[in-house]
Amino acid sequence: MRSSEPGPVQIVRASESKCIFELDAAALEKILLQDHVKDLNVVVVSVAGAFRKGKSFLLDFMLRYMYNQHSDTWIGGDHEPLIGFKWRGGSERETTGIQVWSDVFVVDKPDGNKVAVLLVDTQGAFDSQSTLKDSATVFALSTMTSSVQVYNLSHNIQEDDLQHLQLFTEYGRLAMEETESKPFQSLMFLIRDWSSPYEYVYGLKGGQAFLQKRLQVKNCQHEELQNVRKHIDSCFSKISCFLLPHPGLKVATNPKFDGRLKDDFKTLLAELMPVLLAPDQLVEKQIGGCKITCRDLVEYFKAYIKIYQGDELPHPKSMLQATAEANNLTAVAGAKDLYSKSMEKVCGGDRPYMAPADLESCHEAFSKDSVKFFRSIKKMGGEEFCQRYQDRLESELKEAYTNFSKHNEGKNIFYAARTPATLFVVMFFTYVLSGVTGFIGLSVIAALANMVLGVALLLLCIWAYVKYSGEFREAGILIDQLAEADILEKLRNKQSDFVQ
Ligand SMILES: Nc1nc2c(ncn2[C@@H]2O[C@H](COP(=O)(O)OP(=O)(O)OP(=O)(O)O)[C@@H](O)[C@H]2O)c(=O)[nH]1
Ligand SMILES: [Mg+2]
Repeated sequence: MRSSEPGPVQIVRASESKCIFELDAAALEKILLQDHVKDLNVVVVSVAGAFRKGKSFLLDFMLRYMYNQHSDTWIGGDHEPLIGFKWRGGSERETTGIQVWSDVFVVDKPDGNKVAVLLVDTQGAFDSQSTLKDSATVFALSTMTSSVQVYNLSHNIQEDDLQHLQLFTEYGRLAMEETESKPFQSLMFLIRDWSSPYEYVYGLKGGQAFLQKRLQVKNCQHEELQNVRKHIDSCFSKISCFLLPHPGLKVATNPKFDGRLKDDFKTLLAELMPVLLAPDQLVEKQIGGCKITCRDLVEYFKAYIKIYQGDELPHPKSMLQATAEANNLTAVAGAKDLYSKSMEKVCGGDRPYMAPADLESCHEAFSKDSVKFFRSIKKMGGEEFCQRYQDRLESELKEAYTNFSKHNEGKNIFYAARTPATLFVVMFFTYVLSGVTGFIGLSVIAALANMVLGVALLLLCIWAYVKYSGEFREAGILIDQLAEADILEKLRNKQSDFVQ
């Protein structure tokens, strides 16, 4: 049985260095491996979204519902303090990392199954102390581990809310194994402070109609808008929406809020809780199509957090940074293309050999043009950011120049004829040597020279065959290397001395 008072337990926290999130496996195990729940299928209800939007506040009503759902007065009296996950007014963030409620609720579903319900609170996205990666990681982790993800929004569903959802769910999907089925389960857009009930009525019905309108994919829509909608649809098996009214100004502005809520807020809360948490509505967490138990969930948490601690996932970037990078990369590609085309014109495959000094001066002129072109393109990101890409362009141009000059050298007929020339020189030298030494009676040296002559002739024949047929290219390369080797070089030098 419970050893202490129930309360929120921090299971994922930002590490000291703030760069990664760490799982408190012991704390999670203590909750999920309790004897009475560890083998039950788990239902995970998690609330995520931007910071300071009343997520923890809402979860505390979920707690009231879970503890007293058989009573009509579960919502509590006007003066009962709202306790549970820590919530407060103010502008600074409150919840960090991921917290779960220490009590796992065991519920009998109408179909006879017993399930364990875990409530999860998350760090709000986009607070001033977290990077986009932090927000994406928390959101992705909570989406991956929950069976019902409540996406807490304020006033409306804006296009950027959808874009962030797309980014965060993609970040989650990347970390999971590819499956044919939709990777996540149920998503509920919960819109707080809905202020147009005359357009769409509060509650689930109005929410569904509103959501249908918002997520509609139309042919006349821009591809970007269509893609966001298709992506969200492809990620979740079920998507719903609930419109919640404003809780009353006292809640939002009085730091000593006494629990007095506007009546319509209470009525709608009383409508929302059963939608999420009534026994017949509970959705068991499934991964890869299989229902998982509390014990399995611990393992999944451990595996998922490891992926986010490693380097294999790309770094989600802010919109400006991603756009600036794309701008600069396109400009680098365009500028490099300009350089390559100009160089092709002077020393491309069908152009004859060119003097290296001329090639170099062409390279210098074209590089200048290319950098000028790069600078002339309008790009985001500022001067310092662009300079990094300019440096990158310059080093890419240097690399391209090295390739062009190698190609140019290959066209030099003397360069191509180096190997046969060397072999001919060796043959000539050994021929003369064998003649002279044979004449003066040094028959051993003459025989040796003859043998070298024979080998050189054989190599020449092999080389010619390789060049002609294109087969046994390794042998050709070996002979080329041999011809360039020092001994032969020296022989060649000696030969020229000898001839002189
Ligand atoms: N306008 C408005 N304010 C609310 C609502 N629900 C709660 N609040 C107030 O919003 C403030 C923040 O509540 P929290 O529950 O701490 O918000 P949170 O989203 O958990 O914040 P972080 O943990 O910092 O991400 C409190 O002053 C609440 O009284 C709501 O539906 N509308
Ligand atoms: Mg909170």
